[in-house]
Amino acid sequence: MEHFLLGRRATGALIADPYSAAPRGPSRMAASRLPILLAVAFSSLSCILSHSNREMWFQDLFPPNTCPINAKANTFYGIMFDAGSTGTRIHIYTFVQKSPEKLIELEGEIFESVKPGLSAYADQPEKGAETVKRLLDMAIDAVPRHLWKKTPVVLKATAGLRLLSEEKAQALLLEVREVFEESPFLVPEDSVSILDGSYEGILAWITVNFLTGQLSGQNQHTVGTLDLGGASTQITFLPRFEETLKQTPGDFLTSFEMFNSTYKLYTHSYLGFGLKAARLATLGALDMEAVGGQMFRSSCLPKQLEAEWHFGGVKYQYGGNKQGETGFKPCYLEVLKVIKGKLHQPDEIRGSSFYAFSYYYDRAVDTNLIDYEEGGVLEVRDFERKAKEVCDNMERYNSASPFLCMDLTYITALLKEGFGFRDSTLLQLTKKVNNIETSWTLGATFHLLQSLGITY
Ligand SMILES: O=c1ccn([C@@H]2O[C@H](COP(=O)(O)OP(=O)(O)O)[C@@H](O)[C@H]2O)c(=O)[nH]1
Ligand SMILES: [Ca+2]
Repeated sequence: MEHFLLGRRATGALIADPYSAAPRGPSRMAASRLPILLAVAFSSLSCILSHSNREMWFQDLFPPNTCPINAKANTFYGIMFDAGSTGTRIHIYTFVQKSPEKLIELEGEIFESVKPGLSAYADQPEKGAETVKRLLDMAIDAVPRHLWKKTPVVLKATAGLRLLSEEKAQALLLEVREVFEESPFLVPEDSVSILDGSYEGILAWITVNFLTGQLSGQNQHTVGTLDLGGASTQITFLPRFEETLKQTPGDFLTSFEMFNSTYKLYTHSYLGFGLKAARLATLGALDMEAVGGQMFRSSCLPKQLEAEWHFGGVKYQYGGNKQGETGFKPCYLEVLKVIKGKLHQPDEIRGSSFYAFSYYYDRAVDTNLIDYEEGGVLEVRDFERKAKEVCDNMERYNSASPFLCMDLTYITALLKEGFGFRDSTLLQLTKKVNNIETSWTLGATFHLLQSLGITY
C-alpha cells in the first residue's frame, strides 16, 4: 500500500501566508517623516501600477508585498496544466487566506484548453511546447505582475504521454520545462512530469469531495469518482467495509492525510481503457506497431462507413462491417472482449452512487441524457438504453460521431462488466461544482501549495 501525504495535522500555528503584507518593524517607525511620506507615496504608486502589469523603474525598490494599501494582500494563485491525451488545459486558480487560522478558500478559476494533446506532437516536441506557451500567456494577463514570481506553474501529463516511448515523452517534457523556465512564474523542482495513475484518481477524488464540502466538518459523506479519459480511466472511493480492504490488491489502496483526516482510498487507473484507447482496442488497432494502411472494421460502426482517424499522432483507417452484422448485440460482444476479466470488481461499489465526469459526461450530453450546463443523475441502465437506441438505428444518428454507438456500448460494458455496477447504480454526472471544473488539477494544486509551504 502506498502512503501519500497530502496534508498535515493542524495542531500548532498555521504557516503564515507568504503573500500577505510584511509586518512593519520598529526601525521604520523611528525614521523621519519625509522619507516615510515619500516611501508611502512611491510604494502606493508602485502597488497600483503593479496591478496594471506595466513595469516601472521603481517597482523593485518597493516590492508590492509590502504595499501599505494592498487590499488583495491575502490573494494568491496557482497554475496547473493538465496535459491529457486529447487536449492540454490550463487552470489558473485564485485562493484567499482570509485569516491565518482559517483554511485557504478557493475564489475562482480561469480555464482554457487546446486540442490536440501533447502526445500528438511526439515527433515535434518544440511545436507541442508552443501550445503550452500560448496557454501560459493567459496567465501573464490573469495574475497580477507582483505575484508572478510567487505563483507556481506545474504541468502534469496523463495517459497520452504514459503510452509514448520514454524518449519521446521526455523530449516533450524537456521542451515544456524550457517554456516554464523562460516565464516569469515560480518553477518548482519537478514542475513538468508524468502524473502517476493512482494519484490521478486520488487528486480528482479530492477535488470533487472538496468542492462538495465533504472534506471539512464532522459529518463527512465522501463520494466515489469515475473519470473516463481518452487513454485511461480511474475509479476511486473510500471503502466503508473492512471486507473491501481485505479483498483489495495492495496496490489499489493509498493512504493520505488532509484537512485533519486520514483517508485510505481505493484507487486504480486502467491504462489503455480510456474511451479512445478502447476504440482502438475494439478495432484491434491498439498495438500501434501493427498499423500500416490496414483497414479496421467493427459491428459498432455504420455499415457503409470508411474513414480515417488520428489519435496520439498515428493515423488509423476504419470502417463498418459492410457485409457482416451491425448493431448493439454484436457490438457489445466485440467490446466485451476488451473488458472481460481485466478489471478488479470491488463488491462494495455495487450498491453505492458515484460522481462521473469527462467522457461519461460528454456522451450523456451528446445523447440528451443530461443537459450540458446542468448535468444530472442517471442510472447505469440509462447508458445501456441509449446504446441500444443508437446502435440499432445508426442511420438515424448519422450526423453524430460515427463512434457514438461504440462509445456508449463501451461505457455500458465498462460500468457493468468492468467495474461490476448494477443496472440501478446511480451516477451523478457533473462537469463543474460551484463553477469549478471537476478535474484532478485542483487536488494537485492543493498538494503543490502544501509542498511549497504556502498552505497546509
Ligand atoms: O478539465 C477537463 C479535462 C478533461 N475533460 C474531459 O476529459 C476527457 C478527455 O480526457 P483526457 O484528454 O484528459 O484523457 P486522459 O489523458 O485523461 O486519458 C474529455 O471527456 C474531456 O471533456 C474535462 O471535462 N475537463
Ligand atoms: Ca484526463
